[in-house]
Amino acid sequence: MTTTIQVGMLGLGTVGSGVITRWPQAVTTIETTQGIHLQLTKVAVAHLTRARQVPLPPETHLTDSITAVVADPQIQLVIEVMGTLTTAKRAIVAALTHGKSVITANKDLIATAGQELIALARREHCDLFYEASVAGGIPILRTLTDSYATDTVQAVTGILNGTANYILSAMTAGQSYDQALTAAQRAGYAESDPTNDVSGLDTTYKLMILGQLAFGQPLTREQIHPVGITTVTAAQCQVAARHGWQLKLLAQAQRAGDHLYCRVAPVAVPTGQILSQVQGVQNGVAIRSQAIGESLYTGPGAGSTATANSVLNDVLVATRRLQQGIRGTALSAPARRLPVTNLATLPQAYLLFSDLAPVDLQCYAATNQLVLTPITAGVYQTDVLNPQQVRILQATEDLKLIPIAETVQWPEVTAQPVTVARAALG
Ligand SMILES: NC(=O)C1=CN([C@@H]2O[C@H](COP(=O)(O)OP(=O)(O)OC[C@H]3O[C@@H](n4cnc5c(N)ncnc54)[C@H](OP(=O)(O)O)[C@@H]3O)[C@@H](O)[C@H]2O)C=CC1
Ligand SMILES: N[C@@H](CC=O)C(=O)O
Repeated sequence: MTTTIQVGMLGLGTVGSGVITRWPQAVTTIETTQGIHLQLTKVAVAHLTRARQVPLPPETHLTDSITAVVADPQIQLVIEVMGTLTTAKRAIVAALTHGKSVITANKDLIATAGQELIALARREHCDLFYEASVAGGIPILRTLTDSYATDTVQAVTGILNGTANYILSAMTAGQSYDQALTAAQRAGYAESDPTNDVSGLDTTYKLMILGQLAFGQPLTREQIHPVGITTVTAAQCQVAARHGWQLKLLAQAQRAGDHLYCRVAPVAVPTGQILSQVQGVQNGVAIRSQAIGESLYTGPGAGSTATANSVLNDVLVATRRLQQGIRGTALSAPARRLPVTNLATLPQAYLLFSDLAPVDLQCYAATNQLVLTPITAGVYQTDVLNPQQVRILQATEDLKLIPIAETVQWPEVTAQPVTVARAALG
């Protein structure tokens, strides 16, 4: 016998439209494999009269009332793809409190209030899934929680923002920053306000979510202290590319001894390294773990269809669990909180872009005991710099430093390897 489950959705923008486009196929798959018929009965939007890109299924009612969706007793599953912090949190809390399972793509919310919402979901015996919140179309969260369950993750390095990677790739190919950002917005990659995309905050939120699942470790925005791409220029991208580096906005979290090191910043990645080849809206997540060693996951990090696919896969899992009566995944609390240090505090080499006259720079370098290898006019590779030298250089307006990947000098590790329980996706 086919059971019917009613679904409600909040938001019908880039991701919501993708969900609608892919809906018939997902419904057929779920019906065929699970004997469950999904009915999308209500979708809430902010502007009821706005023209929509996709026609809604005939049974779907469009509303501008979030409450009409999250408090509807017939709806068992709510998809939140509207974004925002306060409104979305209120809506998800209401949905969970009304006993509905929730699927969200909202990384800002999961990064900042995820643990609270997950605890609520557990108390209410509901599921809360958020695969689309990190790296758009790449199924990285479930891979981490399921496929690394018996492994120990040592390092996660990622290109996690499609917009920023699109801009850096386009600038390397000759476009201006503004042209590239406009194109990313038109393609639906950027947030409605793209500030977080380019400031590194969106990447930071995604690293916070990955950190929780990979290391069982809460990371804060302050610990990650993001540096964005707003001051990276097309000229810098192009000169770096001509001399063997791609500039990438990298998210890094790495365990060394009993410390966790993290950073979000533009990094010069040598062209031989695989993440340098991740271009445009593609994202890439490189994981190093005890058992598997190095592995890399790439795919579209933003965009309507790819992100909607992650949402719909969560719908499939949540539906199956509704049918089986298993909801409210138990989350294992972090077994241990490692001290967190920003990677920028470790000695490493940098690309130095200088607007100073060469003679002034030479004098400056001699005074501060810096070894600079010229790459081309106004561009140098530094020796490994200590944090004090970096601070001095960063205080000079005419100089820009971009760390070079894989040059970090790690502190000597004397502690025993640490095994940290990881949180399940729930
Ligand atoms: N775009 C992408 O590639 C990705 C986005 N995400 C995340 O998915 C979420 C949605 O993103 P995206 O689709 O791009 O956003 P859009 O800005 O394209 O769409 C937002 C939708 O939410 C609706 N909405 C906004 N406020 C309200 C409200 N108060 N009540 C009811 N509806 C509301 C809007 O209604 P209306 O249309 O009437 O204005 C709109 O349909 C965000 O959390 C984003 O960070 C995650 C991964 C990838
Ligand atoms: N704006 C985000 C969308 C996906 O999370 C991005 O560009 O990556």
